[in-house]
Amino acid sequence: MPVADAVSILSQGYTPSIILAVVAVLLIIRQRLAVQLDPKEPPILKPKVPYIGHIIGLFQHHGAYFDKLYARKPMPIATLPMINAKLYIITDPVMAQNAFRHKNLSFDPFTLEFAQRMLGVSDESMVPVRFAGDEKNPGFLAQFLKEIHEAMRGEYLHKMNADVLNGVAVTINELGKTFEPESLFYWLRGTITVATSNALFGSFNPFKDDPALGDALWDFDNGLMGLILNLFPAITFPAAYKGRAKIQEALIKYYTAEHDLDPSVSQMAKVRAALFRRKGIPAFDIGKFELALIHVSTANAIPTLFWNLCFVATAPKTTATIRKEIESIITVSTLDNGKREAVIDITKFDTHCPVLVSSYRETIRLANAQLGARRAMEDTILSDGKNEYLLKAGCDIQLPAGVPHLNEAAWGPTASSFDATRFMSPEERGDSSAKARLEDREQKRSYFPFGGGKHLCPGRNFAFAEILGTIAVLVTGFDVNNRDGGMIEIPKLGRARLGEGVAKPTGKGLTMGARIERRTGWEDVVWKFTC
Ligand code: HEM
Repeated sequence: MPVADAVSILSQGYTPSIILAVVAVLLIIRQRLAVQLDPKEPPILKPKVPYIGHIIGLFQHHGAYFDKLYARKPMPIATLPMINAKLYIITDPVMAQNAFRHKNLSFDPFTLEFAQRMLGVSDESMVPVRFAGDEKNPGFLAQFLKEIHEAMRGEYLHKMNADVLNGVAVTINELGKTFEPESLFYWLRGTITVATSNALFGSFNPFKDDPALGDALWDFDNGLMGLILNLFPAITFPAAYKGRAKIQEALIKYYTAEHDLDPSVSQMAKVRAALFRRKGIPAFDIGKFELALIHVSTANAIPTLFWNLCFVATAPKTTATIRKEIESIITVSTLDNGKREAVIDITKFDTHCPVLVSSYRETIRLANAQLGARRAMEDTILSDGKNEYLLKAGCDIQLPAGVPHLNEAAWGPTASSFDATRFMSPEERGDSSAKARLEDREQKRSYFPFGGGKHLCPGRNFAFAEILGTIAVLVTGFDVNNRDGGMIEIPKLGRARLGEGVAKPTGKGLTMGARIERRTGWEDVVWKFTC
């Protein structure tokens, strides 16, 4: 049928004025939906499907969507239109660091919005938390940040490191000659969840004797985005919802009994609870808030440990080098019961174990794709030293670390593969030429797995000690193989989901078993750490 005939059939019964009205409405909708862009704002990166393409892309591909966008069109900074809103993304390392440090670009709105949805805290308890400060008093979040950063330094950090690693040692020392976990990931997850929660919550740690509570934490983690969306979460994300309730019930009992005042408790847990109390928040809501403490302390560290162990256990040369490095910081003595005690001095990791440390940083480079979030609180000019961009007040900014972490311009043609020695310093590699030092500087700039500015992860030094200490003992004291005794296969390392910083293994990777066997010469050894 000719087009003209089709149009006339379609318009039968309609007057031209109705058709004109429909067209006008469509144009108005289009104009309303079109993102208004100041010429000084970052250039627009259009989605393939108009208006909603970026939203679909993010929900479909999670963190990997930013890799896809960058592969399609590498842009240092861009505006993503989303229906009639816009999101800025920054992948240029210099601009990202400037964004992390900029006083107008804040993380606080996300803390406030997400805390309540994620943790289900009461409106009354959010009132003091929302206090932004005045001439006389600092805001709640500013005070909170200052106190938790101070609580993760010096003697407080040493205590936490010693507590977590001696907790790991308890589990390791109980292993027989051969131990075969059905899932390497779940075994590490259970062991580190208990050791970390002991280090945080001390002698009355509710996770200590209740493995179901550890499982509940990971159910919560698995459905975190669903809880944040908050659309009938009891029905839409029942496992996460129940997991949250179970842990919060245990933590409410803990804070009601004021177990956080016990001397065995970490300074980190103590100062947080003390501040909540000073602001009049009841134990009921402190228990709810502090689910965030155990979650943030385990969610990224445990998958990082898993990937680090997989990378090292599948590289015999790296394993051999790391064993030599660790052996140089172990002191062995004979105990009264005739057993030998091997003490690992973790304060020597940096000076004596360059490959171990480098393998950790390299694991993080590949596995960490955190999507640092900030909101522009005022119209703000951001610069990379050459170009300036306007970020409009109220717009959100995303700083996806995964893009610079895999950028060949910084890391060379092997950017997407694991190189255990990549993070050794030019001096450690025996090449301190100007070129090597320049490359090293460029790489350091392109690496921001722990965020930046005043929100730079306060747990990064604890994670360093916990992960490297666990790797050190497993690699030196044991052979880690698959259940048949052959080399394990590294599971597929994907990109983190929205709400995660580090990807967890999926599918077969989750259920990959292992054989952990005491090494010849180390069979009768009891492990310990000095921190
Ligand atoms: C490999 C492990 C870890 C990674 C990759 C990691 C990463 C991060 C990132 C990306 C942020 C947000 C920073 C920003 O937006 O600028 C963060 C914040 C935070 N992390 Fe970690 N983290 C790890 C381990 C830990 C541990 C073990 C703890 C506690 C013992 C911890 C406690 C925190 C806290 C309390 C915050 C919030 C800080 C704030 O709001 O300013 N993290 N972490």
